[in-house]
Amino acid sequence: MSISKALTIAGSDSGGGAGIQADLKTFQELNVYGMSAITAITAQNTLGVHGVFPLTADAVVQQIEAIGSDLGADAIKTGMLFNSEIIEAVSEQIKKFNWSRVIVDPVMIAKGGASLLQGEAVDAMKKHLLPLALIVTPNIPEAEVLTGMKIHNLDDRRTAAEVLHSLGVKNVVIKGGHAENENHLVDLLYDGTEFSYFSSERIETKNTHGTGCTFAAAITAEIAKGNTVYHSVETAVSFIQEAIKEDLELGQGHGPTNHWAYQQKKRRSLHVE
Ligand SMILES: Nc1ncnc2c1ncn2[C@@H]1O[C@H](COP(=O)(O)OP(=O)(O)OP(=O)(O)O)[C@@H](O)[C@H]1O
Ligand SMILES: Cc1ncc(CO)c(N)n1
Repeated sequence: MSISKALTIAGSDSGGGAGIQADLKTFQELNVYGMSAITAITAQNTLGVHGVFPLTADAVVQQIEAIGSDLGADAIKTGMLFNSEIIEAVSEQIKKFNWSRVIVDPVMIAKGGASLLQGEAVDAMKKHLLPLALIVTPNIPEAEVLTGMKIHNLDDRRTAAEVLHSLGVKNVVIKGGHAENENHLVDLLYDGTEFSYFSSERIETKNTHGTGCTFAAAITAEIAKGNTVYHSVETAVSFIQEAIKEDLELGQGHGPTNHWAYQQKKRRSLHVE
């Protein structure tokens, strides 16, 4: 049996809702074999990040080499990279293994405000990693940091997407979770020529821990299977919507989403027909 494989290069969330854990659960649910290279360990739960313990760039490189030299990967996702040494080392590995299906989730700040990327690392991300990316998936505050512009409306978001594209990223997805006063959330995709809009109803819940990681991981899984960028984003939007709708009500703070929900819904609809 041949199976598609995806590698996530990201931080560990001990609470299991974001980071490496969210990525591997999402890969599994979308029938993709998941592998990981951990960049940092966080002591984290639904209430916040209580400690951050970055690994050395060498430890990250050795994990990636172990995978690249043996199993290989059909798509790569990056999440929390923490500092410029790790970003540069990861970028070198991507070039070394000639990986072109690279999805960069430019993780910067956790929901409670803890920093997951040092300020000095933003330039390294723009210079070394973004030019290697097939897709970048910033939320609105991340897009503001990467472009240096303020984003107030959809017009600003389109401009920000064009600026990010000019840095060498082939496709830009600016997520709508942080847009205020909107009953509808719009995730915007720009491929360098056309804009596409994925609209969803805003779900009222405090359980949105790891939505960004899960969304980018779902895109990565679909890309690993050889799907188009448009199809992969479309599937990821459905995946995250079901995961938020059927939240698990775990923990005392911002709980995780439900990584089983998308497949459960698919199975239910097959049963009815
Ligand atoms: N309350 C909500 N209702 C419906 N969809 C949501 C909601 N919040 C986020 N989403 C969706 O979840 C995905 C992730 O968006 P968001 O902008 O929240 O990412 P993020 O800020 O990177 O997440 P994280 O908090 O994990 O860092 C997007 O597809 C977005 O539209
Ligand atoms: C390890 C890790 N990566 C990413 C995020 C962003 O949701 C988080 N909270 N923790």
